Amino acid sequence: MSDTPGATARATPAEPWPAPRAHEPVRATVSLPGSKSLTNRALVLAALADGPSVVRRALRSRDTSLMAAALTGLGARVDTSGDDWEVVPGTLDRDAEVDCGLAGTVMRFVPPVAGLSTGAVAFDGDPHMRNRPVGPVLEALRALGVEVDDGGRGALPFTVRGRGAVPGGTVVLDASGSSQFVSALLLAGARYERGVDVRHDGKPVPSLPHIDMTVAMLREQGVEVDDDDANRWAVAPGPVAALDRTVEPDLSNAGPFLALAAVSGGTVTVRDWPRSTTQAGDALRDILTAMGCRVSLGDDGLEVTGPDGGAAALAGVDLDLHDVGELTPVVAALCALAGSPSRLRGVAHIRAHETDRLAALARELGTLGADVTEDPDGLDLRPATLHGGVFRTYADHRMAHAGVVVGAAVDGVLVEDVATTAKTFPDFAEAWSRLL
Ligand SMILES: O=C(O)C1=C[C@@H](OP(=O)(O)O)[C@@H](O)[C@H](O)C1
Ligand SMILES: C=C(OP(=O)(O)O)C(=O)O
Repeated sequence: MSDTPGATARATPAEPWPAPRAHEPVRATVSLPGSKSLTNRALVLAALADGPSVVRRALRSRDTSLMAAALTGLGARVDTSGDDWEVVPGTLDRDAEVDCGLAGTVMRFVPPVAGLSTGAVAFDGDPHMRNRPVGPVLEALRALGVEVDDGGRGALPFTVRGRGAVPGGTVVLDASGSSQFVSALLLAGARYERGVDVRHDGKPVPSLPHIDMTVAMLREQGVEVDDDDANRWAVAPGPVAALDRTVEPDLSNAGPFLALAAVSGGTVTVRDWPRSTTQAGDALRDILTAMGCRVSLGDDGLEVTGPDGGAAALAGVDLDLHDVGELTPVVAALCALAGSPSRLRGVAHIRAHETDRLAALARELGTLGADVTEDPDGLDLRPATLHGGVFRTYADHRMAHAGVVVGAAVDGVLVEDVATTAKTFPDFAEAWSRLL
């Protein structure tokens, strides 16, 4: 599956990248690319909508290119040539191959759309993607009336054989592994004959703000969603109105840039930070405040000023990151540099993200001299003097973010495969270097 646009972004990794060091307090204002989560939801909804849509300031990255390619393969027309992507829904009537790359949103959100097709849609992805969980979505689709052939694996590769319509109805699943299981069914559910009524049964669902994002975006397109009860989301059958939406900057990807202010004792402003948002990254405001930064949201954007004295003047934190697990790598990097101990909790599920993030963070921060212990559901970090060395990234964009944050504060950090950041941020290394 190397003929999709996204696949070309995963060339052979180059030499480890010498992460630029912040010798002075960094003072900068940055404009960041759009949100992956908002872009990929908008593309799915647009492909299911009742007319042509435009997704303005769409994120152009590996994950979103893969989503555009997947929906095109199914029969939609997605024009990604400009900054504003145009989507024309089409008849979903052809056999297709979907490359999920390492994008959870493609592997989980596209199969429920494929269920509406009359074609056989075959899914596969990067080698590690075969380890990431998707079984509960496939089981749920079967319960809702869709044929899925996964060879009993509950994982990639699998084929969805739709019949052009999905009966839908009530389904019970365990979404403790990923909120994306729920979002996936809700996004396509309005187009099912009886809609979809999703009930979660299991340990708490992580990343709930991402389900709130799904619900909010469905409602904006006129879809009726009942989320009054905990662990239950019901989508009524009906049309999805065409979209004209501008994508907010990716607030989770703002993490390393704001962290640069924190570790250098400087000031970084991220332009166009929304006053109100469903993005999980908005939690960075509280997290950085708790670590001793000054944070203010104004007309120019979000301004963060790190404490005088830089990284060692940061306060350690005791945080439950269950709702915002994708922030863990950058927060862990800050905690490794902080002047007092930290405990990060509630994120066992991020072991199934792009890599086992808890193991990877413990190993790589530890290699650079951090005093870190891996817990079943988090990390314990105590103050230590870090040193240079190679920080491995395991094809995980957010591991690269953690590596460059440490590298800004410590001499001689080399980040392996910094190009992996292309998953959600085009030209990250260039944008980062411009500030240092
Ligand atoms: O729906 C989404 O856009 C996402 C949901 C979350 O996944 P999990 O619930 O698997 O943590 C998040 O971590 C991921 O980066 C994006
Ligand atoms: C978990 C993440 O991605 P995905 O959408 O592939 O699950 C992430 O971006 O941190």
